[in-house]
Order: sequence, then C-alpha cells, then structure tokens
Amino acid sequence: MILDDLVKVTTKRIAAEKAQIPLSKLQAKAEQLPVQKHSSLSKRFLQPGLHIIGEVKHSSPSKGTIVNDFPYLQIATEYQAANVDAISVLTEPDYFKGDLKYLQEISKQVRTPLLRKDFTIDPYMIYQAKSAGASLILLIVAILSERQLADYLKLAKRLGLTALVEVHDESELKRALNQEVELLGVNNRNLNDFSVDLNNSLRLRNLIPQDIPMIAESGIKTTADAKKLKDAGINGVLIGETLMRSTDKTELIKQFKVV
Ligand SMILES: O=P(O)(O)OC[C@@H](O)[C@@H](O)c1c[nH]c2ccccc12
Repeated sequence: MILDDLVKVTTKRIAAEKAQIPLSKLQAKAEQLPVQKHSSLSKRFLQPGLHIIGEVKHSSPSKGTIVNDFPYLQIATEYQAANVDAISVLTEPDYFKGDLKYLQEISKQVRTPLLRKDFTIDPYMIYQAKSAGASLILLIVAILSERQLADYLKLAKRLGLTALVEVHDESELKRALNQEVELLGVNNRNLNDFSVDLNNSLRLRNLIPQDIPMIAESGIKTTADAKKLKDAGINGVLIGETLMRSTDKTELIKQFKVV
C-alpha cells in the first residue's frame, strides 16, 4: 500500500534530516518565530463562498510528472494575485518531487497562508514547517495513532499553526472528531487504488458539524464539480492538478470562486 511506503521513506528522510539539523536547533528557531492568531485562519473558511486552496505540485504517484515546467515561485505569486485563501506546497521529495526549499522560498515572496503538504509523522516536521514559513500543516489520520494526532494538534496550536486534518472515510472521520479539530479535509482520492470519487466529500459533509470548516481535496476538475461541492455545504476546495495544468490559472480561480 502506497501510504505504508510513504511513511517508510518519510521516516528515513526525517532521520537523515535530523542528523543535519538537530531537533533542538530547529525547535529553538521555530519557537522564536511569532505565533499567528491561528484560530482566525480556520474560521476564515466558514465565511460565505467557496474558498480555494491552490496547490503547487510537480508530480504525484498517481499521475507521474504533471508539468515539465515548474516555476514554483511564479505559480505561487499567481495564486496570491488571484486571491486564493491558502497555497498548498508539496514538500515530499520521493513521490511528489516536492522540496522544503519550495516552501521556504515561496514564504519569502507571498503573504498568502501556506500549507506544508507532507506526510507528517514526526514532531520534527512540524517545527520544520513553522521554520519554513508555513501557517498550516497536514495531518493525515490514516497514518497517525490517536496519541500522535493529539500530540501533533497540540504542538501545532502552540506554534500557531492550523492543522488541516485529512480523512478519507467514516471511520477516520470518527477518529478525527474525537479530537479538537478546527479544519477538516476530506480526500476524494483513495490512496490504495488512486480512484477518485467526489461523492466522498458530499457524503462526509453531513457527518461533520457545521461549525467545523470542511475542505474537499483531490480530483476537482470543473466548475460544475466545485458547484456541486459548494451546494452541499462544503467550505473549500483544494485543487492541484487542474490548476497546475491550466494555462490561465488566474481566470480559472476566478471561475471557481463564483460557482
Ligand atoms: O491534484 P488534485 O487531484 O487536485 O489533488 C490535490 C490534493 O488534494 C492532493 O495533492 C492531496 C490530497 N491529500 C494529499 C496528501 C498528500 C499528498 C497529496 C495530497
């Protein structure tokens, strides 16, 4: 199963990174950065309208290389100009061709809140995210124990980071709702077989309290897709491939915003 592989390579990578920059040093750096008023970020997604998270993604295990040309700074700048609510930056190198440096560089150029998109399995990665300029981190319920989920949520909160807690099905959602979750993501992609089903988001929205904003993730291609999600009470969409392949991202974001 791909998630198992991702956890394995990530564990290995983080061990190597810890040998480069020790936790204590990274922690010191992260702790001295200002703490943003983090609760306001998740609440923003409860405001009327469909909120957009644009993703900066070079490649993925399901699609391979998505774009050959990958001017990540330019893409992030364009997303910001189009007024997206947040920008998701893939930092996982082995399967997504991501890099922490993309996040670091983008954070120096844009003010839009940034989501570190990675397979968080160690507190070290949360300190890294903070140090690299992220405002949000991804916590994938499927790869975390109850203890880890609780601890990472607490750490994120302390550092002023908003956690996007990702679930794929009812049982994961149940586990997420046992915790103090402020922002929920429902992945429409099944990471076992890569099948995508927008109904996943539509179905799970009814099981999520209205005061918790929900983001539909993956496989959103058309404004009709986005409209269906919005009409079901979904607060935001996370769009990667469709935006990455678009030659007019600004126009497309504009269209997604007014569905
Ligand atoms: O490119 P898409 O189909 O629009 O999907 C974006 C995003 O949802 C997807 O990249 C994603 C959702 N959850 C993840 C977890 C890790 C890595 C990537 C992801």
